[in-house]
Amino acid sequence: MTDNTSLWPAPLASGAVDATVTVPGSKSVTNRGLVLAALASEPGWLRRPLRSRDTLLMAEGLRAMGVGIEETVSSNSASVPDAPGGTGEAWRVIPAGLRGPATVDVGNAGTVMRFLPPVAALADGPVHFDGDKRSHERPLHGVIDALRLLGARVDDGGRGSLPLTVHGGGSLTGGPVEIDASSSSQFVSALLLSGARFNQGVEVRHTGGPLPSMPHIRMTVDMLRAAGAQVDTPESGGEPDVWRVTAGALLGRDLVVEPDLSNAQPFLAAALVTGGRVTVPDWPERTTQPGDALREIFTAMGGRCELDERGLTLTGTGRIHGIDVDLSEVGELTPGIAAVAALADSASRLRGVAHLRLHETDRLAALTKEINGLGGDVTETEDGLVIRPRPLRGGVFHTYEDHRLATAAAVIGLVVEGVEVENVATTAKTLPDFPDLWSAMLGGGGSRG
Ligand SMILES: O=C(O)C1=C[C@@H](OP(=O)(O)O)[C@@H](O)[C@H](O)C1
Ligand SMILES: C=C(OP(=O)(O)O)C(=O)O
Repeated sequence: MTDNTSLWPAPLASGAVDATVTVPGSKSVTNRGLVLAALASEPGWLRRPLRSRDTLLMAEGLRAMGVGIEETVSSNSASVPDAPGGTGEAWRVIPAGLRGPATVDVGNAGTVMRFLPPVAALADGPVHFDGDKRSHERPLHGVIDALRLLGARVDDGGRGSLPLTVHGGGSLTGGPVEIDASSSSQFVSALLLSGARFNQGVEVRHTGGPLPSMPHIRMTVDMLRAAGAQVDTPESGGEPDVWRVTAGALLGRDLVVEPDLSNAQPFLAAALVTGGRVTVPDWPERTTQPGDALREIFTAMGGRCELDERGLTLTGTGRIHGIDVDLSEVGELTPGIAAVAALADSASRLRGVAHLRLHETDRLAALTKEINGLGGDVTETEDGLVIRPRPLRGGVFHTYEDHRLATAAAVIGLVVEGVEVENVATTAKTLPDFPDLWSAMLGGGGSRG
């Protein structure tokens, strides 16, 4: 059991940080890779997968439905080929007839609670889903309603949320469906990821307010295409807000998972707020990850970014500027940007992120309360935050079981003495090694060389 009340004294930087930090694999790529590999018609590999609470829950959920997932540390043996660039962890995924009865623990992973019910609809028996208390409050109606319209039987006790049981019938009719995905892009991704395995494929039409996190939908589409699926999108000449996946077999892939660019954020922010320099190796030249937007955002906030063969290097200039920015496409970056904004030389306005109220915690309320608790001046707006920097003081920063609240607090703690982060272990959701990576960055363990 995690001790939710333990306090981690956030280390104060003794000067400008100068480090190279190797960031583990992307949560979003790993969990899509697992689902697509499980639905493929042949075995596949995931190399350098993220090993964290969210991805282990995804693997366990798929295993519960009969999928084989072997976790190996690669060697030079022929049976476990090396990941490019050296040895590393590799997961072998062996698809199988999906089965029920099964039970899936979703924890508080949006990807697991949304991506797996459509997979379960293909199983040959009931699959029960439940998770952390917070998972009961996160929106799931888009997936539940869509699955019913596509031919599945879902028993959610009329709640429109977890816990629920999908009564898999071995196959799903599929076809066209309309959903309101304004509360989470993951509704769209979830239906598309399994759509190639529905008898009639799937056509998802979003009706409703603006759709958040578009890069994550592009990630879904790119990964489906790489697995051989035919996908029609608004960008490929289709109608706005309509995505179509044609029924067909998916290929087993050999996928190397990119570093998690959203988890790179606190380390890059460390360079920015201490006027130092941090390099993140293996930063992809092209990617659908929203974290790539940090190059632009942190440049506007005063950093200098250079992408070359060493990776992405962010150099702080000693000055941090406020920013007025719409973060609807990259909502998961908001806590880290808010932390930097609280230390800037001018006010910031973060817009387009009302849906963050339904993330791991109500992130807008939590950031407001905790930064203000250190003496800050943050106000919530209808769709975001206004942050007016003020001198901050030490104190306890509560994290509400939200990994990104914990890493945001660590960034503030670099330059504000006496910040204590409650339950830093909650970073295990996507970055279990965070405290060690952070100390290594500061202590020379992550230094250049
Ligand atoms: O599909 C994904 O991998 C994700 C989509 C986004 O969800 P929302 O659209 O619900 O914000 C993002 O915030 C989340 O961290 C990961
Ligand atoms: C919103 C997030 O996660 P989830 O996949 O649980 O939605 C996140 O990681 O910032």
